[in-house]
Amino acid sequence: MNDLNTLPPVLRHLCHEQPPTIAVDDGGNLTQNLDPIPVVDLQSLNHDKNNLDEACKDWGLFRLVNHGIPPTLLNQLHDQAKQVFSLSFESKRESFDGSSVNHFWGTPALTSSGTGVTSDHQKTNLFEAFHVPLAQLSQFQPQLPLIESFRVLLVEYGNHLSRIATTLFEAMVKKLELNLEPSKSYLAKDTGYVRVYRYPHCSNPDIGLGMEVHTDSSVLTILNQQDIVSGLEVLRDNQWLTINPISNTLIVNIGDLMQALSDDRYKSVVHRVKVNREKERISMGYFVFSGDGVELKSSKYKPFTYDHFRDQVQQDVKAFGTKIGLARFKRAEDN
Ligand SMILES: O=C(O)CCC(=O)C(=O)O
Ligand SMILES: [Fe+2]
Repeated sequence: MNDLNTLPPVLRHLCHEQPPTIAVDDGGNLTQNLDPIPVVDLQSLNHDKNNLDEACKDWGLFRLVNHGIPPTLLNQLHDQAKQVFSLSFESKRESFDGSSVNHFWGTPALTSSGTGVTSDHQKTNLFEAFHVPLAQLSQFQPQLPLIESFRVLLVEYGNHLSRIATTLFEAMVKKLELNLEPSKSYLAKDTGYVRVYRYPHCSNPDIGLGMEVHTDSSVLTILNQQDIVSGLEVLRDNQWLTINPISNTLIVNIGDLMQALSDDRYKSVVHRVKVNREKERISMGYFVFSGDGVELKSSKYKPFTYDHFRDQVQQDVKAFGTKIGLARFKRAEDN
């Protein structure tokens, strides 16, 4: 049950929605048990037979196993995230107000100062979340013991994520034979942030999306779906495919910056999140970007920095209600 007073006011209507009278085909279910997505083993990236390169080219996403994050840490993170979300809305507002962690909802686009980017054209995304810049987590001093112990877990989790992202990125750069300038940081540890999401359930799945259709602006995204509740879908051959939660595995997405760096050989995968009819869903995404002022050069796109890219995304969300993304930076000869 979504507890009304724990939800941001704009999401409280979800609790009162009646199920539609006509059964809805919610796609994805047919493929539920097949799970065709490629699996990459972090421990054997250097073996010839590992399919990292094919997965990034063909899917833009894979399931990562043998990642070295202890299952107990993943379970504790999930349990504590659930408890933090179960606090009353007011107490969450108070606990994070003025801190480096942002409590936000309804729109995935945030400015660098943490305010939501909204537009008259945009539909509310049906989630509540915490935006956690990992480099600033040590300065966050929560009053509530529950939030303090969650912070400690996030610090430990963040160290694992940055290790995994670096290992994967280095393997990708090798496979792509990219000549990156060694003095520049194309995957900057201090840009990494985690977003902890709660998607309330709603008996009427026609009400809207948990998160709108999009690609990630990151170099890489690492998603943790420790919860058994599904919701994430990727667009593949014009069909939405459910990415099943399988405990102790992670989902890695190629983001827009990696697509540009790879000259479009790797694909920034199109995805969305559906709301579940019966249960709320908790997920956590780690997003990592290139360093401040580092220009990404490629044959397909005009050179741009991540700051420039993010500003453009925000302008587009304000003006059109949606991100346009890499298409904005395409070189003229490729249009
Ligand atoms: O919650 C999820 O499964 C995905 C979230 C997502 O796509 C995002 O934050 O960009
Ligand atoms: Fe995403």
